[in-house]
Amino acid sequence: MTFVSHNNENKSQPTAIPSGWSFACQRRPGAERVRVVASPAAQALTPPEWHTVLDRAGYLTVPFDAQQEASVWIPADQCFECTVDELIQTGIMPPPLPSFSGNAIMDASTHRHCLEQMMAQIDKNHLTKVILSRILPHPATIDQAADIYHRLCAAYPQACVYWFYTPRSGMWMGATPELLLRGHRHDYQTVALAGTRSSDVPPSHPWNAKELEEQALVSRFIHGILGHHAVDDLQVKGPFTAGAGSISHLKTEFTFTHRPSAQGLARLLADLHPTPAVCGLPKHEALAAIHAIEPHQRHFYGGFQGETGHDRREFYVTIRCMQHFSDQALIYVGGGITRDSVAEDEWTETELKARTLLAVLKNM
Ligand SMILES: C=C(O[C@@H]1C=C(C(=O)O)C=C[C@H]1O)C(=O)O
Repeated sequence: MTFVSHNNENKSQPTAIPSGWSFACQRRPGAERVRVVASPAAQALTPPEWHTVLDRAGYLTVPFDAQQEASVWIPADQCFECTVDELIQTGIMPPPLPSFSGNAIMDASTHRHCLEQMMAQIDKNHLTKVILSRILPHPATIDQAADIYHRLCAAYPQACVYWFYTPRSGMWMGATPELLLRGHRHDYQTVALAGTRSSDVPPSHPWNAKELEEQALVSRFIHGILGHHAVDDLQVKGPFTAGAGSISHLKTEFTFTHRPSAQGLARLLADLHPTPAVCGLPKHEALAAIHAIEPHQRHFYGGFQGETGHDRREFYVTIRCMQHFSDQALIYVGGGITRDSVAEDEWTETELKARTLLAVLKNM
């Protein structure tokens, strides 16, 4: 087995990951190869500790509410890049996972009830937007995991397709269209992604006012944070229609140059996360409403995850994701609620989003 030290980003040949080690696989949008890191010693971190790992080769996964649950960093003790087929040939497999017990599954009437409570909070506490999420179970066994990952990579070439396991987080997998922050040396990029409709609607068809406003809120939030961090050469492109499997979103791209210290970069991530695309506005009030109203814990859904390293950091929002148990996968999906929301439409939106993963699980 080839080991790579923490600070050495040279990649070795694909090799089997020892049983019980933490691991993460990330296939970037449009890429052919998967980056894999693994370690026997994943570390739990609080947000003020993020900066200690951002310059070191590894993989960071942050939960939705990083104040309440630990982030986990996997150092690149073992690190390689390979095709998905080569990854499968390594026999990659998490250790036995617990069986599913609990975390509230939401039906349409509970969803409507939660939505009404969120609309009441929007009126009472002057919230502009809150994201309401739900979970749906689907049978899936652990020995199907590598095959599910393979199919997700094939079905969503333009998504970031990720798969991570740590003893603390359990096992998560997904295909996300949403970049949180990419930094290659001093060149950075982020996006405001919100507003959802079926991709059957032609891209040239105008978006309705509710979706346009929902996305504009996210854009304004990100613009404000980047201004606060005094980034240079900011360029803004959009909003434009961006496809994500069977649905489309509105997207604005922000590119800029930035030379932050690791502490500065950690502060930028902490300010961006969670964006109003997955939490709401104002951030802290929306977070409180989500904790008070949603019957489940989000854990890593709505968080972010990706590559850490000296020259390259690339984090995506953990959406279109599932949490695996021994015999079930729980799919997490949500949508933005504003005072203009209609309960049936919001439910349909979560059904559309769930199709990303169900399309793969149902074909197993
Ligand atoms: C919250 C999710 O997606 C986010 C919410 C969107 C919306 O409200 O329109 C669109 C894209 C994502 O930023 C999800 O997929 O679970």
